[in-house]
Amino acid sequence: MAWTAREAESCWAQALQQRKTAAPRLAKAQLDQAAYRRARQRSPKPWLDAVTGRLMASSAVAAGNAERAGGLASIRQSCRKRKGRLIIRDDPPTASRYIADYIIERIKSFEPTPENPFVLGLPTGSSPVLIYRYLVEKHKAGEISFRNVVTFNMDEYVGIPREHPESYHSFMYKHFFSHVDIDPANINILNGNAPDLEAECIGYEEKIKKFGGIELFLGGIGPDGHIAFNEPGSSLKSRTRVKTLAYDTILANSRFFGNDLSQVPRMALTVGVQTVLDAREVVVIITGAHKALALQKCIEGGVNHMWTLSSLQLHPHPLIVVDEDATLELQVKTVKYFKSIEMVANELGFVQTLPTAASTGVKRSAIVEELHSPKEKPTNGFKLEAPKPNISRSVTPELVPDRMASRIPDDTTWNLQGVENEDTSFLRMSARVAPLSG
Ligand SMILES: O=P(O)(O)OC[C@H]1O[C@](O)(CO)[C@@H](O)[C@@H]1O
Repeated sequence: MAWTAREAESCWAQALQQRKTAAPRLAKAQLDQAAYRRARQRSPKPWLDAVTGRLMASSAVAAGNAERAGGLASIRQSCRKRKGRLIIRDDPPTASRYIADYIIERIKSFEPTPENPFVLGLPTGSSPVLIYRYLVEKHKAGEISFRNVVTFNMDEYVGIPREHPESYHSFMYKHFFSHVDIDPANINILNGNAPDLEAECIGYEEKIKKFGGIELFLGGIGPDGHIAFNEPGSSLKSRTRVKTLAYDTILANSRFFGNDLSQVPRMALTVGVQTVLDAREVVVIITGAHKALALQKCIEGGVNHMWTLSSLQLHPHPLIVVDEDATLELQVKTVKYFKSIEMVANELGFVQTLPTAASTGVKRSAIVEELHSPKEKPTNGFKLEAPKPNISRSVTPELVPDRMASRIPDDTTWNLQGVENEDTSFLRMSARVAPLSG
């Protein structure tokens, strides 16, 4: 996440270049310079150094150089270039709203078409529920369409029917897909009952590549810092595969299965850490004190496969949005620093700037490199299959692609009024873990 002196210098060089070429922007920049000077007086460099050390200092050097060279327009440009952002909001509703607004802005500015859709990676879990609600609300208000959006979900349990209320298929239709105008053909969710699970995973990676990669991957994390189902110890180079769930995750998810550990699937299909890192932008929501340690490890610790979210430090454009509770284990100076970034950006008018194609990488029409996943089947004839689901009722037919809207009556009140006060704690991971007896 930090800028090196070399990067700051190259930023200056770029600003100098921009000065030559961006005369019209310069006029606007000059107007903004007074505001910028005021902001700098309020945030003198020694204070920044004390709080944040090299990162902010080098940003300040870059900013100062850019100011000399070309004015605020150049600074704005530079600040968009590369950054890891931590946005802190008071509570889950405001954190969720921030992300929903951000996703909407990204989709709109992308101007997707059927030929060039916006490719969005999506999570399940309780953390994104409010984000989906806000997206649905905005859709119903006519502010955003998902018609030209293609989605890839992060994961799915192995061995439970898709129609099971706790399958991630059911989750996604219940909370999102049934309420928006997405084309069912554009929805991609791993099939945890595929006859050949490895082939399913390889096919998923290939499909992502066919769509030119994921533009924005939204993610949630487990209390142990896992992203998607990349449990502690997962390879940071991993791709979509079958994963055995950690005991902590089974314990946490047992709440959805009547607190019966034996009912929680023991395996899942999940995108890999590298699949997430390949996305041009990664946005993660983390809320609640029970995830504070994970956030601390991932932000203040080193890159570590025991806290797989920490791999985001290697991503050029991550955005982590948290509530105050999730910051409880962070150092005060870390919290102050990230808040100061937003404050300064706010004052200078480049808060929530969208990344440029140059910073996230340009979408390719299709990525054609061969995957490194083995295509040859093992010669011992072993094939990884989902265990047959143990269901006493008749087998549910295959899902037929439809808008799914008919499955949930439209009178479902997606009115979000009062949702900020709604008690969503029952949905939270912490609430899923039974209290220790005695
Ligand atoms: O948001 P919650 O309910 O804490 O759940 C997070 C879980 O959901 C997941 O996103 C599973 O897809 C995991 O990252 C994590 O296990």
